[in-house]
Amino acid sequence: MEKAVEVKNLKKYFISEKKKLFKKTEKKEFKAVDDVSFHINKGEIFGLLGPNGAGKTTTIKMITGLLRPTSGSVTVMGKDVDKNPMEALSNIGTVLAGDRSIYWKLSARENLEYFAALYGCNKKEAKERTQKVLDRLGLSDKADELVEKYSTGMKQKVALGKALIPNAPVVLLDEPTLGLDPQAAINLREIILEIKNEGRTVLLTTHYMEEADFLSDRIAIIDGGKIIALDTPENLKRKLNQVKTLNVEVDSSDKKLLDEIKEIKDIENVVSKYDEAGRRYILNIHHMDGDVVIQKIIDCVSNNNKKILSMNVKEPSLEDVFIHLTGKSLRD
Ligand SMILES: Nc1ncnc2c1ncn2[C@@H]1O[C@H](COP(=O)(O)OP(=O)(O)OP(=O)(O)O)[C@@H](O)[C@H]1O
Repeated sequence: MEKAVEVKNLKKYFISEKKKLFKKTEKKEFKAVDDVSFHINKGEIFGLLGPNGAGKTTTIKMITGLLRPTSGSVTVMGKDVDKNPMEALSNIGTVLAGDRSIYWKLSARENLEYFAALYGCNKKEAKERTQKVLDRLGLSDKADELVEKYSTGMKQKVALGKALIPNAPVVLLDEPTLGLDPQAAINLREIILEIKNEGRTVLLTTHYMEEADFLSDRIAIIDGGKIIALDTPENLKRKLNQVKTLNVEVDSSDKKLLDEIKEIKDIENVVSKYDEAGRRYILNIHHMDGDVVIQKIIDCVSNNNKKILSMNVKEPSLEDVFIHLTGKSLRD
């Protein structure tokens, strides 16, 4: 299969300096991206999934040439981003998370025509491309209204439009649905699938499990600057199948309870989440097969003077894969 993007041993280390009273400045190295390698096949949607601070945006910035890697290489459609930036980057359209480059005092049409001009289109071509993108995004009706009057979802569509204007074979989307209401997020995901159906390649970063699961052909899970798993969503979930996932709802939870559950033989991981609506705690427990384990969990909860409100065995989700691999919940 042909590769649209290839990332090899990519590293980005940031150096921070701390001034110490009467002492020399202390330098500290922070590994934001730490030896990351992956490739994206032509025509696939590749999801880069990870919690806040995992290194997703830093990776995207290195792919788009906005940030120079400490070491490692990136090629886009066979061209090296460092050695051959013009050719490599002409193949990419990008939306960065919280993109501020959309002008709110201009209309969507004016914004997109402006970006088309920046990409070297003449006036006629800029108008044509803009109209095409506006139609595709369902923005044509309000194309001449100022962006400041748009909803968040519509503003995000204009940002996506900016990534589509270059008509590039590779589209990088950094948290494209962040902050959108559920319906607007669904609409945007449909558009992302359409982009794929045109034969384009999409790299998507997200910290929404369902989004990565729904859209991606393959997913890389990144945590602490390292890729800890990379596979199709189905295979990632299949790998978890020998481990059972149990959700136990309890009326209260604390560190002592979690520590004691973790001590039970055959327990792999426990994560506790507070369900505000139901005013209860949900313990997400991964364990190896066996009824004895369940009985021990029940005993442990009751010995801690807490009450079990419900218990159910779950099909593994991508979130379970993440908890299993990292020992923490994605939204921690
Ligand atoms: N210019 C910088 N200087 C120092 N540290 C930085 C810099 N840019 C990013 N970092 C750090 O690198 C780590 C990775 O950041 P990055 O923005 O890539 O994460 P992310 O996975 O995109 O997270 P989020 O979902 O919160 O955007 C973070 O801990 C961040 O604080």
